[in-house]
Amino acid sequence: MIMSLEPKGEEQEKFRSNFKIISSSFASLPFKVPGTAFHRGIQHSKAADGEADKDKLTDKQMKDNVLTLLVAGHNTTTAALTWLMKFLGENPQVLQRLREEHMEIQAKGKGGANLSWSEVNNMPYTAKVISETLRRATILPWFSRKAAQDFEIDGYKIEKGWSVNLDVVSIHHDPEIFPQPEVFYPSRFDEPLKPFSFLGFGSGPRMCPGINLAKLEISIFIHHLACRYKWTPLERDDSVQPTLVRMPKNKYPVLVEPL
Ligand code: HEM
Repeated sequence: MIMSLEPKGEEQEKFRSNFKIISSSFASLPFKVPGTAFHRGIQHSKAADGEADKDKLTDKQMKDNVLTLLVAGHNTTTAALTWLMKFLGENPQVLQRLREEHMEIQAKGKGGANLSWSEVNNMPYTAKVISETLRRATILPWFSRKAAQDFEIDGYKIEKGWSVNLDVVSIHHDPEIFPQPEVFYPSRFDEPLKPFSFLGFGSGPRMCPGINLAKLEISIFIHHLACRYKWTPLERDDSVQPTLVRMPKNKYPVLVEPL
């Protein structure tokens, strides 16, 4: 996408280099201290600003919008695909069932390389695999809301205006809602869940606006992965990178081969 942006040349190079820095700051701890990746990200997002114009979206607004979408959509989707390959690699029965769904789509298809819109929207097991990946990995481990009024919860008093951080990893691993929470089991999404217990894309008016794009990208990736490739992990390491966007610490290197 960045490759095709106009204008070409120096301005595009500047944009691309700012994007790289801002995107890596998104996965860093939010310490606004000079020398940190987070601080560099803020400086470079200021550098990506343009001139104001009353009648239309300004360059600054356009760049802000594009950057927001790219930054918020880039590392999150990358992390989701990485976790997906790890969980599928560790759960061969799930991979087998997923592969059957996709082989069937391929067999019924018209032989073209591209999936149709109705095919992408008719992948019931894939949809559950995506949800289970996002539950188990919990790509964004926390996000916050501002209290609109004073309230009390479990004996704790919260005042209007306070920032309340949700510990989504704990919600996604609550054994009362998700029995055997460490197990990767997509069929747990067969039944409707208790409201607000699955927050892979958040919830409410600030829910992730990229949800449908992300699901589409991941479904297409799964289709080609399941129909054409097998892979073997090159390292065993279950640790998680302690950044805002959770990734396997070793980025899960694999050897990929044709099926
Ligand atoms: C698997 C991929 C993705 C995951 C797991 C993910 C997850 C999330 C979560 C949990 C939030 C916070 C929602 C809340 O506060 O309730 C969020 C916000 C957001 N996401 Fe995503 N996201 C993904 C992909 C994308 C994509 C592809 C885009 C755009 C192209 C995007 C754009 C945004 C934006 C702009 C926000 C901020 C919304 C706001 O504060 O109003 N995300 N995302």
